[in-house]
Amino acid sequence: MTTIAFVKGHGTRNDFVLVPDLDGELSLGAEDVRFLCDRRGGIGGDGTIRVVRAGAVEDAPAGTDPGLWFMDYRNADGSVAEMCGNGTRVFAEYLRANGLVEESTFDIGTRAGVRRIEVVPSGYAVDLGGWQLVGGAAAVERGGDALVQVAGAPAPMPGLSLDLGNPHTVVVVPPEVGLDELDLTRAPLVEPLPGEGTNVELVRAVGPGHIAMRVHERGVGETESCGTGAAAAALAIWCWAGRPADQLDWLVDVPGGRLGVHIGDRTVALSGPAELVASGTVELPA
Ligand SMILES: N[C@@H](CCC[C@H](N)C(=O)O)C(=O)O
Repeated sequence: MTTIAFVKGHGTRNDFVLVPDLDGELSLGAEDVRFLCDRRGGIGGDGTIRVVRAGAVEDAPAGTDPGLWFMDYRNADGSVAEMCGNGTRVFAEYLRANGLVEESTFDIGTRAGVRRIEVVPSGYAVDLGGWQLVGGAAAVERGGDALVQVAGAPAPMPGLSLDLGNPHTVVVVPPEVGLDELDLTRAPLVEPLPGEGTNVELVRAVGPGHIAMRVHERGVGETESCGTGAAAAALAIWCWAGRPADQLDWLVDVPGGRLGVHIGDRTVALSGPAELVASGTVELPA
C-alpha cells in the first residue's frame, strides 16, 4: 500500500485532486488517477494535478526550466491533457498557500508550455498563450468546420474547432433549443472528430461581451466549468462576430460560476477564483 497526501481544490467547481510530489518521487498511473477522481470509492474530482518540479516530469516540453513548478494534469479517466485553465489557478493557489511561490506574478510549467500567472482581485489571471483556429479563417466564414450532434437537440449544429494547447469545438446553441435541456450525460458526436478527441462547448449569448456555456470535457464528461473551454467559447464568438476591436473582454457564465476572458494581441487570458477545500492522506489501491 502506498499512502499519499492530497489536497482537494476547485476553480468555479471544476474540481481537482492535487497530489504534492515536491521531491519528484511519485509515479501516479492511470489507475491511480481514476481511483483518486472516483466520487464514490475515491476522493472525487474532474482530474488530478501532481505538484512537481519540471525536472522530474519525463514529458515536460523541452527547454522548460527544470526548477519550475509543473502542473502535471490528468483527466478523471487517467488520460493526459496538455492544459487545464481552471487547474492553473488552483495550482497557483496551492503554490502560494504553501509558500512554494511568494511573488504575485510567476511562471508555471505545463505540457502546453510555460504560462504566466498573476494574482488579481477575482483570484488569478493566467495567460493561456497563443491559440489557433484549426480550420483557419475559412472555417469561420463557412460557419464552422464540424457538425456536432448533442442528445436533446433536434439536429446537428455547426461547430468551430480551436486549439488552445488542448482541443475545443464550440457550438452556438440556437435560441429555440434550451441550453439546460441538452443531455450531456452522453458525449456529443463530433464529425469529423479530431484524432486526439475534443472538448465541446455549448454556448448561448447573454449580452454584449457576455456568454453562457455548458461543456463536455474530453476524458471527463460534463463538468461545471472549463477554463480553456471558456476562452475557446469567447474566441469563437468573437471570430464569428468579425473580431470587433472594442469587444476584447468577455464574461463567461458556467454552471459553476463566472470566468473572465481577455483577448490580447496574440494570446488569450483567463481569470477567476481558486479554492482549496480539504486535505488529507489516502491509500492508493495495491
Ligand atoms: N477543465 C480544464 C480542461 C481539462 C482538460 C480537458 N478535459 C482536455 O482533455 O483537454 C480547463 O479548465 O481548461
